[in-house]
This record gives sequence, structure tokens and C-alpha cells, in this order.
Amino acid sequence: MSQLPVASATAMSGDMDKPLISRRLVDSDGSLAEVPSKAPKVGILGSGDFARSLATRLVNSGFSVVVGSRNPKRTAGLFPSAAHVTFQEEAVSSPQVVFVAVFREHYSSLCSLGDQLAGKILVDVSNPTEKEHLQNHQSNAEYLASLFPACTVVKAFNVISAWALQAGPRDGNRQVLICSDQLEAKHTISEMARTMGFTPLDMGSLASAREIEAIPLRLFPSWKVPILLALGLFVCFYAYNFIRDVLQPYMRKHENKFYKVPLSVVNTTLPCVAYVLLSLVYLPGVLAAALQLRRGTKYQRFPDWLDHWLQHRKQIGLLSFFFGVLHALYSFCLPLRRSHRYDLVNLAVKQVLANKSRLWVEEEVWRMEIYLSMGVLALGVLSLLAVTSLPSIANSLNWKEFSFVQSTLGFVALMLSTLHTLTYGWTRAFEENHYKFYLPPTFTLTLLLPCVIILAKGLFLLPCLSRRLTKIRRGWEKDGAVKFMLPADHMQGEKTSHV
Ligand SMILES: Cc1cc2nc3c(=O)[nH]c(=O)nc-3n(C[C@H](O)[C@H](O)[C@H](O)COP(=O)(O)OP(=O)(O)OC[C@H]3O[C@@H](n4cnc5c(N)ncnc54)[C@H](O)[C@@H]3O)c2cc1C
Ligand SMILES: NC(=O)C1=CN([C@@H]2O[C@H](COP(=O)(O)OP(=O)(O)OC[C@H]3O[C@@H](n4cnc5c(N)ncnc54)[C@H](OP(=O)(O)O)[C@@H]3O)[C@@H](O)[C@H]2O)C=CC1
Ligand code: HEM
Ligand SMILES: [Cu+2]
Ligand SMILES: [Fe+3]
Repeated sequence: MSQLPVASATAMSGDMDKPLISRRLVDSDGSLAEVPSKAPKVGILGSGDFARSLATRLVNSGFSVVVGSRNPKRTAGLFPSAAHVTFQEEAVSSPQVVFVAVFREHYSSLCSLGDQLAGKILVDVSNPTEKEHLQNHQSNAEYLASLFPACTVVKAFNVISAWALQAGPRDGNRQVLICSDQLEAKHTISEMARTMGFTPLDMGSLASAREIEAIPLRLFPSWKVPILLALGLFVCFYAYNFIRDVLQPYMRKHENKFYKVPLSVVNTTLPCVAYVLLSLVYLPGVLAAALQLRRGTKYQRFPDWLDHWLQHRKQIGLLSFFFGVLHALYSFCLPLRRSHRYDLVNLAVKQVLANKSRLWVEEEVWRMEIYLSMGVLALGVLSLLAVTSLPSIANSLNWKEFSFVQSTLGFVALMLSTLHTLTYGWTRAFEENHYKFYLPPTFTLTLLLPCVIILAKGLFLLPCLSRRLTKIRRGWEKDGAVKFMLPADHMQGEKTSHV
């Protein structure tokens, strides 16, 4: 299989910082000029969105591009002037590499080109839909290979969107996953990807194509469970608050409190979700420590559920932050509400009628000053955690700094949130008139988990426990803890996590 001399030469130099549009290719008016004829020739079948973006990127990277269309007259105007748009038969005759930017169901319509394509590299860029992926047992690339047995098929570029191709690789995903049964063809396409400014990733033989085709179908994989968890908590807390704040007054006293549905009930729900999520970030660490203490070793695998939970803490934490921010914004809106102004005026009228002049309850004033201040501090600390979770910032911190922010400051945020909630709740948990339908005030429900965590963290600080925990984490093992796994145990312990 022949190589692409010029493309490979530029790629080998590893010069990724060269301008994407080299100067010699750009006219004085900025449009793309004719490419020198010695540039390696690349064919593209199809004239759709992907074909257009690919042609632009290839031309900008110094390739000579021929596009094969069923109707070249109609589509030629959409391509850069440097790309040659012609009929399919003509387009595939000279280039050694041909991209197939056509949907799977139309692959068979290309069969008439089989003779001209023989011996060439076909690049399958297709993405199946979820339904197609489940229906077809054969990947699109393997299907293409079966239609063109005389060609070498390479799967590549499907993980790159037409948009990312057009905008340039610095915008969006840079990795191109590549697989093929033919090493040399894979190498050729890898070097092309590199020349175009992407990072090729070898995924092995064409049998991996199915796996590669499944990647763009995933939607925020590690976020699914945390988001469902947050939504579930939101629904539960909302229903609880609705019953307490709206339904109970309506059924017991025929008071219409439905105006609370859009804002007030939401703002009792949001902080509860944020607070519970935050405690769910720090609970698994405590459980893990307790488990290590009990087992007397760190060399035993945690149960799957705990392992999974430990790995989803980042997402749960960021969702907690999101709900916390919403809660803060809603809280700032509380005094803006019309209902709030009416309440104030009505209270003033009542005061006047009762001939009272000054309303000032020292305890209430202090309580509110403190709980608001704690809330702001908690959110401020949480935003530090959120900022350091950005990869660019996380990479600039060493391991100790990162774990100080995430572990220590995160725990500080949990403490501050707890103080915020306790000072907000004050004595209400013990007053009967705050129990609606025997349901306790919402904040009392949220305090359970954080209190368990804070207590446990306190316990682990006791000298006897903390010394043992430190020893365990350095590799010490209690007598009798399993040191060497027998093959049978090993098979049992093999249920690895995949997140
Ligand atoms: C806004 C926000 C953003 C977040 N962003 C991120 C993020 O970007 N990345 C991220 O990972 N998390 C993130 N989190 C989650 C959370 O902050 C971290 O997971 C944090 O490290 C948890 O602290 P921890 O003390 O509970 O757990 P850890 O410090 O992980 O310790 C938990 C337990 O693991 C065990 N353990 C720890 N170290 C060892 C060791 N060396 N050997 C053996 N066992 C050990 C111990 O049993 C320990 O008790 C975020 C949270 C929030 C709220
Ligand atoms: N758009 C994107 O972001 C991405 C797309 N892809 C993949 O690229 C491929 C093309 O996608 P896209 O460009 O978006 O799709 P379009 O529908 O925009 O383009 C498909 C092209 O296929 C050509 N074609 C050839 N034979 C036939 C036929 N028999 N019937 C209909 N059309 C035919 C047509 O060109 P003509 O009429 O000139 O022959 C048409 O323009 C797909 O496999 C897709 O999965 C992969 C990653 C991202
Ligand atoms: C700028 C930051 C914050 C402000 C201004 C703020 C303000 C408030 C206000 C005004 C209330 C009372 C709501 C009401 O009257 O219904 C409240 C309650 C509450 N806040 Fe915050 N808060 C902030 C941050 C946080 C954070 C970060 C958390 C936790 C992660 C939190 C958790 C709670 C909880 C659990 C309640 C009790 C909800 C209930 O049961 O009614 N707050 N906060
Ligand atoms: Cu998971
Ligand atoms: Fe999983």
C-alpha cells in the first residue's frame, strides 16, 4: 500500500503549532487558492455536512481533495474552491485514500465503484443511530468491508463532529479513534489525522469498530446516575414541601397558599437537595474508612456499589454546587416578591392598630444574620471546589493541594452548610405548630446524614482509630486479613467496576 509522502513528512516533524491554513494556500483576499499538484490526493464520497467540513479541513492541511457526488453541478458551490467536485467514478479513480461520507443504508449504491476502488483505503466515518446500532450485529465499517472485499477499510473520525472538523481541532474533541485490520492503512490514516491537527488513538483491529461506533451514542455517561439521583431527590422534597406549605393550610384552614408553588416551595426544595447531595459526596469516604478499619486491610476490594459511589462523587458534588447556586439566587429574590411586600404592609397595619411602635426581636435578628452569613460562606467554599474541578486548574495543583481543597475544604463546606441549616431551623424542630400533618419541618430531614458524617469524622480523629487507619493506609494488615488471594478467591474478586 503506498504512503502519502508529503502528509507523512509534515506529520513526522510533529509540528502541531503550525498555522492550520498555511500561507501559501491562501489568496490575498483570504480565499483558498489552488493546491500545488504534488499534494497527496484524497477522495471523498458524498457531499453532505460531514463531507464539506472534512474537505475544508483537508484542504487547509495541505491535501488535494476530490469530492465524488451524484450531482456535482448542484453541490460544487458549497465546497472550498480548492476542492475538485466531480462525479463519483472520476473522484475515486486517482486517490489512494477515499473517505466514505455517506450513510450506511446507501453504501450498497456505491457498489458499482468496486472495480475502481480495488486496492485502495476506504475510510468509514459513519455513526449509527441508537436503533441501527442495536439492530445491526455487524458494525458499519465491517459491513462496508464486506461490500468491498478488495479494499482495506479503516474506521476513523466518527467521534469528531462536522462542527469540530470545521472549527478546527482546537475547538472540541481532539482524539480520533482509529481501527483497521491492516497495519499500514491504519498508519496512513493516523498520520493524516495528525497532519489535520488531531491526536490519533489506535484501537486495534476492525472488530473494534462496533465499540468505536457506540461512543458517540453515549450521553454524559458518568452523569446519568447522579442526575437521576438529584431529580429524584428534587421530586421527593418538592412533594413533601408542597404537602406541608400548600396542601395542609388549604385542607385545614381553607387558606389559599398556591402562590408559593413557583418560588417559595422551590426554594425550600433546592437547598435540601443541595445539602443532601453534599452529604452524599462525603458519606462514601466515611463508609470506606469504616470498612477498612473493620477489615484491618486496604487490600480488599470495596463492594461494587461503594466503588461506584466513590467514583461518582465529582458529579454529585458539582450537582450539589449547581443546586446551591440556584438556592442562593432564589433566596435573593425572596424579598422582591409582591407577596412579601403585602405581608410587610399588613404587618405594619396590624402594628399600628395594636398601637405598637417598634418591632425588633433580638434573637430573630441574630439568627438571621448568622444563618445568611453561613450560607454565603458555604457557597463561597463550594465554589472553590467547583473551580478546582476544572481540568486546567486541577492540573496546575499538586496532589496534596487538590486533596486539601476537595477533602478538607469540602468538609468545611459541609460544616458551614450544617451551621447554616441549624441556625435557620433554630428551635422550630421542637415546636408543635411547625409540624404539619405530623410532618416535621423539612430541614430536620436533611440534617440526619451530615450529622452522621461529622460524628464519624470526629470518631476517626480519636488517637486509637486514626493511628490504625493511618497504618492501614500505609499497607499494614491485621493478622488474619487475607494477604495472598487463592485463585478461587481471585475469581470471586474479579467483578471489577467499569465506570
Ligand atoms: C463542587 C464540588 C466539586 C468536586 N469536584 C471533584 C473533582 O473534580 N474531582 C474529584 O475527585 N472529586 C470532586 N468532588 C468530590 C469530593 O470533593 C472529593 O471526592 C473529595 O476528595 C472527597 O473527600 P473525602 O475526604 O470524603 O474522600 P477521600 O479523601 O477520597 O477519602 C475517602 C476515603 O477513601 C479512602 N482513602 C483515601 N485515600 C486513600 C489512600 N491513599 N489509600 C487507601 N484508602 C484511601 C479512605 O478510606 C478515606 O476515608 C467535588 C465535590 C464538590 C462538592
Ligand atoms: N454530520 C456529522 O457531524 C457527522 C457525520 N458522520 C457520518 O458521516 C456520514 C455523512 O453524514 P452527513 O454528511 O451528516 O450526511 P448528509 O446527509 O449531509 O450527506 C450524505 C451524502 O451522501 C451522499 N450520497 C451518496 N449516495 C447516496 C444515496 N444513494 N442516497 C443519498 N445520499 C447519498 C449525498 O451526496 P451526493 O448527493 O452529492 O451524492 C449526501 O450529501 C454519515 O455516515 C454520518 O454518520 C460522522 C460524524 C459526524
Ligand atoms: C449565598 C448563599 C446562600 C444564601 C443567601 C442562603 C439563604 C437561605 C435562605 C434565605 C433560607 C431560608 C429559605 C426560606 O425561607 O424558605 C435558606 C435555607 C436553607 N439553606 Fe441556604 N443559603 C445559601 C447557601 C446554602 C448552601 C450552600 C446550602 C447547602 C448546601 C444551603 C442549605 C440550606 C438549607 C438546607 C435550608 C433549609 C431549607 C428548609 O428546610 O426550609 N444554603 N438559605
Ligand atoms: Cu456508574
Ligand atoms: Fe456502571
